[in-house]
Amino acid sequence: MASQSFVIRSPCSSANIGPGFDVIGLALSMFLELHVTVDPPASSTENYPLNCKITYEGEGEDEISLDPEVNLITRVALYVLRCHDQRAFPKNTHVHVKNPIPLGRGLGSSGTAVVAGVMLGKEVGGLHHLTMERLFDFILMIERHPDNVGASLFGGFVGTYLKPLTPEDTARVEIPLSEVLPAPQGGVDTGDRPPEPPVGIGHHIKFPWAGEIKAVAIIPEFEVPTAKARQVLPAEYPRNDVTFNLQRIALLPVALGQSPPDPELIYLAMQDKLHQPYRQTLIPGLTEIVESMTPATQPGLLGVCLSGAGPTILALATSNFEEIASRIIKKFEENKITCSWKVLEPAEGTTVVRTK
Ligand SMILES: Nc1ncnc2c1ncn2[C@@H]1O[C@H](COP(=O)(O)OP(=O)(O)OP(=O)(O)O)[C@@H](O)[C@H]1O
Ligand SMILES: N[C@@H](CCO)C(=O)O
Repeated sequence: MASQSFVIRSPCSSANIGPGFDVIGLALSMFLELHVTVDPPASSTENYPLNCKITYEGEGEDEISLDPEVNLITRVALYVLRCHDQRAFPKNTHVHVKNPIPLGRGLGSSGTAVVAGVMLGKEVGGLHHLTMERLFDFILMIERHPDNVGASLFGGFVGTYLKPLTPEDTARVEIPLSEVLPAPQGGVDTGDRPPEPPVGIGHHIKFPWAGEIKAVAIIPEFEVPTAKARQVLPAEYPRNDVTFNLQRIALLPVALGQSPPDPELIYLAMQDKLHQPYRQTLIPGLTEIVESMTPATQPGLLGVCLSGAGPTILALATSNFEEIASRIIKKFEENKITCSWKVLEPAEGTTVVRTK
């Protein structure tokens, strides 16, 4: 095999955008990059576990494992490889990770890592027959809500949905994650073939986005693991709350695609009763922050919501970004929480650029 090098670039994402719980995702302009080289043994004879060396810089560099059996990105790549009877990475694979996406903050860091990992498996394995749609199936075997990963893979502002599956395929999707991504075996290959995803699990549709709308992300310094933020949600909802969200989700994609944007319509369309009120217990001051400003009291503002499972707050706006961020940061400070902030824009999906 000839040596090769390439860069995988995958955007972060914000899920839900208010009422679109587990449905709507927005890819944003902060990118996880994997700089990959594969050098066949003729030029190097170093031995790494599963043939893969990982180096890492950026968010999480003190905590993310560099063991390819443990690291989420390479574990996912191995899942794709093993579904295609490749037991390890090609000899002398080096993956250098550059990650600016803060972990556990509601900007889809895990979804982005899974998307980049699936693409890594495809590229190093030479699995050129895997289309973006098929990669989505592999991704959904790992991250089971499609909103973040749909945005990171396909880019832009998306609605995502899952196809009803046959009982046999449903059983395959419901296989515990630990069997899809087997626990590390200390470098010993058990030879097990992981369960392949059914075909066509997930789908997406792209919505228009008015060019003047930017996303101001206010990022608190503490983490909220998504699993924990899902545990606080009820199993059943009052009918009125469901209707409230349905009315808003019918408006949201239209409202955010219209130019010039209508602030009153967008503000209304970004309200939610299915997840944000319950997550208040994990994010001090959440309800007050979301309700603290309206387009009438803050020029430039269109709407405010929790980003994904939080704790990041996403304010959509056309101007006065710094003022909007400062007002939200001040609210967090009342609860002794410090924050950073960024202005982000909708981004393209995952790309691979070959450098050799
Ligand atoms: N670049 C990365 N490399 C390896 N593992 C990662 C990377 N990014 C995220 N992870 C894993 O994902 C975990 C965070 O996932 P979690 O779902 O809790 O938060 P999130 O994806 O940032 O938030 P949300 O899903 O609400 O947008 C990290 O603790 C880490 O285990
Ligand atoms: N829709 C998911 C996104 C998590 O990233 C949730 O809100 O739990």
